[in-house]
Amino acid sequence: MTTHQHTSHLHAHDAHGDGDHESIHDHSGGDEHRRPGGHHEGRPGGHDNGHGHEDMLEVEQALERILANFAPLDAVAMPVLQSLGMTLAEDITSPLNLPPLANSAMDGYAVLHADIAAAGDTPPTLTVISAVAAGQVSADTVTQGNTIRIMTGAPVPAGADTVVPFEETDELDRRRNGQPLNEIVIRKTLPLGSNVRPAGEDVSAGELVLSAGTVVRPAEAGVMASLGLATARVIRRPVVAVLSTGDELTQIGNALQPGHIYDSNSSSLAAAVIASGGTPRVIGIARDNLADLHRCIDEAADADLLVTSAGVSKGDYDMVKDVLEQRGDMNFWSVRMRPAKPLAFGLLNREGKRPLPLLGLPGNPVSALLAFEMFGRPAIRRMLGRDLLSRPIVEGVLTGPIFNSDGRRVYARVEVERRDGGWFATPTGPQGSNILTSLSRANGLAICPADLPRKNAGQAVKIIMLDWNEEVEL
Ligand SMILES: Nc1nc2c(c(=O)[nH]1)N[C@H]1C(S)=C(S)[C@@H](COP(=O)(O)OP(=O)(O)OC[C@H]3O[C@@H](n4cnc5c(N)ncnc54)[C@H](O)[C@@H]3O)O[C@H]1N2
Ligand code: MOO
Repeated sequence: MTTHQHTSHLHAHDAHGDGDHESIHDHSGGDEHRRPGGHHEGRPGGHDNGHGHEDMLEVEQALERILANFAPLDAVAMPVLQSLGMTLAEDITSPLNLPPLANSAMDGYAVLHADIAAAGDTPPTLTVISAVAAGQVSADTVTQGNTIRIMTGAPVPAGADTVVPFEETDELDRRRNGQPLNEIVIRKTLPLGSNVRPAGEDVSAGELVLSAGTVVRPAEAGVMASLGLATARVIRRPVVAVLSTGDELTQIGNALQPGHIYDSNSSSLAAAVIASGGTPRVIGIARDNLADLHRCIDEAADADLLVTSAGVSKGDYDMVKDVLEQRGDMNFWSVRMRPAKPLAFGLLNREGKRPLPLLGLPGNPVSALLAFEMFGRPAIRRMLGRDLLSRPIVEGVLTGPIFNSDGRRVYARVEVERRDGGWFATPTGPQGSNILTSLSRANGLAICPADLPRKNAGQAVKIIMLDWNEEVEL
């Protein structure tokens, strides 16, 4: 039983922004020692002055203990396009100048500035000696009285120091009048160097362009491609095995059996893994017997994380708990949150590899997804090499009440809207831990601190933003 990393001192890191009401100090009193195989359960439903909650972990404590087991994963070479959303594992320095050669920002005429300096008073007539298009390098040199017709992006020919756009010449008139373009009148003077993009203007050879830890977005994919890089070394995506447990579950796509419900946790959790940046491996449903549980856990043997749902509370059978405890060091916690109080975390032994972290979520569909949000997503982001592990939190106003019956921090499903310069959070309906549709209507979680029995309409509230609604008026 080595996985209880007892932390006597926690950073004053108010992950969920309600530190004004709650201490994040370890309420377990610092002398918590697991009984081998024992469970850590607070008195269910007890809202008392300490003792009933003495085994309960604060959300921050549970998160800290879990995250202590995760680090950024190893680097892999990825085609640039596939590295989107991944974290660079190494600094990228440029092998070349960008642009490689000075080039023209306009379609026009490459000239010597000295020839056009007085063009405003006496427009000079220059001899057009040749033309250069993007992708070509002119063999000619621009000398006094001469010019080379040049296209946008074409390297500026030797001798030239300025480009005059077509619009500032008589080219259009000549074309209209059927005159040849062997010479051209420059009608306007421009500052020296106008419309010439110097070599290395964007990036010089040897320069640090993207540093390790940068998350690849479309712009970074473009920057890497502009340096000629076809692959990027990025931190690989964690493989997250997803396992549902329960005899009452029917796999989607099959006829629902009497007394059964469909296994929704496999789908919601695998989707949450993808949305968090991981690669899910859906194992399916483990039935409540030892052989099936062992078989399913074996299937997760090469994953970076195993996420299970159900079987972590005080049920009639403790099969899941027994199997997990046989296979490694498991902790069964009660976390002071609603929904998702029961939580398991530990390390399962596996041959020839580091132990497999297991996050055991409660079975109720909202509890499972919410506990994943609070503990699974940060673990995945840590493995992905992300620094920012938590969601943005805004301060808003409640438009309906949130109730807190038993001294746990409540994460209420709300629809967040932006109105009159402020954020407004409206509870999306029944808040039972089985009511998944109210989570589906929510884009945020409004927090009622553990020590408040309710939050009323009109009160200020902290809101975890699950999704930023891009259509809200800012
Ligand atoms: N006597 C007590 N009973 C319960 C307590 C308690 O403290 N004392 N805690 C309650 C809380 S809170 C929760 S949350 C649940 C957690 O239970 P388990 O994690 O052990 O999960 P189950 O009991 O097996 O299932 C709960 C519920 O969720 C449904 N479920 C399970 N898996 C799935 C799935 N893959 N897809 C859809 N739905 C699923 C399952 O049918 C149950 O209805 O325990 C309370 N009980
Ligand atoms: O934690 Mo349970 O999730 O209250 O239903």
